[in-house]
Amino acid sequence: MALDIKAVNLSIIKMPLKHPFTTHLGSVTEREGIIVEVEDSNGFIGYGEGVAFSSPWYTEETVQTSYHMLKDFLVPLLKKKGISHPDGAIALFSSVRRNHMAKAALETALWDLQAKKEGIPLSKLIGGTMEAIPAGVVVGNPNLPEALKQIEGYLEQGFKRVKVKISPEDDYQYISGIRKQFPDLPLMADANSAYSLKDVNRLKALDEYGLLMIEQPLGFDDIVDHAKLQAQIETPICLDESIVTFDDARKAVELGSCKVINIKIGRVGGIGEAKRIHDYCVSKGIPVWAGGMIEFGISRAHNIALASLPGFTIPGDISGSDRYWEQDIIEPEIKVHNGMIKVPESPGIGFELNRERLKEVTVFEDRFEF
Ligand SMILES: O=C(O)CCC(=O)c1ccccc1C(=O)O
Ligand SMILES: [Mg+2]
Repeated sequence: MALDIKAVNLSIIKMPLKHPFTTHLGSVTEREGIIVEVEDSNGFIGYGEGVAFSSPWYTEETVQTSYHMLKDFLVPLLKKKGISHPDGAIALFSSVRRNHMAKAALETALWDLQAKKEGIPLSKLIGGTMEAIPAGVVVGNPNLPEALKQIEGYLEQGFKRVKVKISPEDDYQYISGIRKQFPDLPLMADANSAYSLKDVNRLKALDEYGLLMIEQPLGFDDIVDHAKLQAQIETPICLDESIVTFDDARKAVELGSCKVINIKIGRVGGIGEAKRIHDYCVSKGIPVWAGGMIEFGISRAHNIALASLPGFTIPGDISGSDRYWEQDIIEPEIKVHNGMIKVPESPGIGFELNRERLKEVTVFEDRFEF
């Protein structure tokens, strides 16, 4: 039976982060996002979240370009053609090139709606098998003494893995400082494309720190140089920015550009594509983990459902609501217990919008009746 959609609601929200999140590309101090609500004729509401940033520093999309795509192309396509199941969203949106975060915002809402309609958790609908997932945290603080204190706090909370941001200006000193205090910590480093092949000796020298992996050391759209680099370093390379489609993942694995892939639902255009990449990686013995986008609770909830799939064998960038927010827009908030996050058992994503909080942080709202 087709999804009988009656309306789509889009809210642009804005919230300050508790603490700035810094990479070599700049600092995020305030987060905007788009909350999507898709309502059907039975009164079920599927929730999605657009995870593009206010400016195009991580990918080419922004909150405004995502909103434009949703309002002027994606929502009208859904209204005109309808959809029988969310796994048809990739085909429905195929006349729109890229704009993956905009597509994912709507597609994830359709998955939540479908799960609610079937009365099952989203994790079960997409093939999840885990009851709880391990939590990982990212430290975005270039000040070493402060970062050490933060890491200590996170370890007390039971986080299973810590990721830090590095660049050629700040790598050995930072990593060795962390290793001195935490010799056995499961630690990884994300470079967000700060290096080039000229830095191969620098990157080789990082091998001695026993990092779980190095994430996206080279160009944000490269898979060729990464293959050359992986052949010369011991530390496994994990790709983030350069994997935006299933075919990117296949080609990167075929070329030997990485040994691990970070899957972000927004970056790859939705849960359907994320699942395809997961299934392929499982078949090739490539571990995957769920990436983070400094997101609000809706996207975090979708990540939890995705990370319950069996190929997510490495703790991802999934922390609790309180990692970035004084108060999240969902209830209950997402909590980490002994380093684990419970996968909800109630229908859909298993979290409700906190309407009062949503209203407080909404800066713009629009509704499309079908
Ligand atoms: O959501 C988080 O906890 C942070 C994850 C993170 O590192 C990140 C946050 C925003 C944009 C890009 C990245 C990244 O993984 O490169
Ligand atoms: Mg990354």
